[in-house]
Amino acid sequence: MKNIIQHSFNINKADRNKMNDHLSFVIWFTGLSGSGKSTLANLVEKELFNQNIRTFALDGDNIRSGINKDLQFTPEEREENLRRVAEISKLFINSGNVVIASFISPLRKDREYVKKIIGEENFIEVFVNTSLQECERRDVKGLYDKARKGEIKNFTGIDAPYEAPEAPDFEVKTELEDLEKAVKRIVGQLQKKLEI
Ligand SMILES: Nc1ncnc2c1ncn2[C@@H]1O[C@H](COP(=O)(O)OS(=O)(=O)O)[C@@H](OP(=O)(O)O)[C@H]1O
Ligand SMILES: Nc1ncnc2c1ncn2[C@@H]1O[C@H](COP(=O)(O)OP(=O)(O)O)[C@@H](O)[C@H]1O
Repeated sequence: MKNIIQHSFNINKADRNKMNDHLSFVIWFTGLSGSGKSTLANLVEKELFNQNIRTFALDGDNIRSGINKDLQFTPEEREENLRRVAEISKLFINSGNVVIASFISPLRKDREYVKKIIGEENFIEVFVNTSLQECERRDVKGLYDKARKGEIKNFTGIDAPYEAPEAPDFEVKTELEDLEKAVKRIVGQLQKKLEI
């Protein structure tokens, strides 16, 4: 960036990780609306928090009612939404936190972009795999009903695409796997990744 010269501060991510006695990275939950991203993210965060891990959760609905309230759901606005979330995640990672991020993030290219901003080594992808049929059946917020009636445009799964990850670090098939089991599996496998 022209005329911007970053200042190098003495205290960095490695210092904070050392002080906290664990590494910091993002656990990125992707999946359809109603797939179970927030539910799973919440339980994973609780488990980590109980292990004295510094965590911070970022969620689509929360971010979109604050810092990103200027953005809607066109492909360009989703990309900008996710770019900002990636930059915010990076700040939290550098502050020593394990970031628990749940965003539909429907396009592979946008998830790749997020990964590039955050750094591949700091990005753990969890695919919350729930069929569209089941998400529509749950329809907790009544959004699928509205989308089917044409009252919401660009709704993921209805008139906007969702591209499933090809090689996620974790995949949770919520219609098949018990929620508690999935949380245990994820948190169990994260232990090595947390070690300094
Ligand atoms: N058109 C459309 N498509 C998808 N979702 C919609 C839409 N309009 C509103 N909502 C609500 O916004 C939440 C998704 O926001 P995200 O920031 O995760 O979306 S994205 O990653 O930028 O695609 C999503 O939350 P979740 O259900 O928790 O996924 C919806 O509640
Ligand atoms: N593993 C699961 N099995 C069954 N129902 C689930 C599961 N995870 C979430 N749900 C239910 O699905 C609905 C949507 O979950 P939510 O976490 O809000 O999804 P998202 O954040 O992806 O929109 C909620 O009613 C929740 O109780």
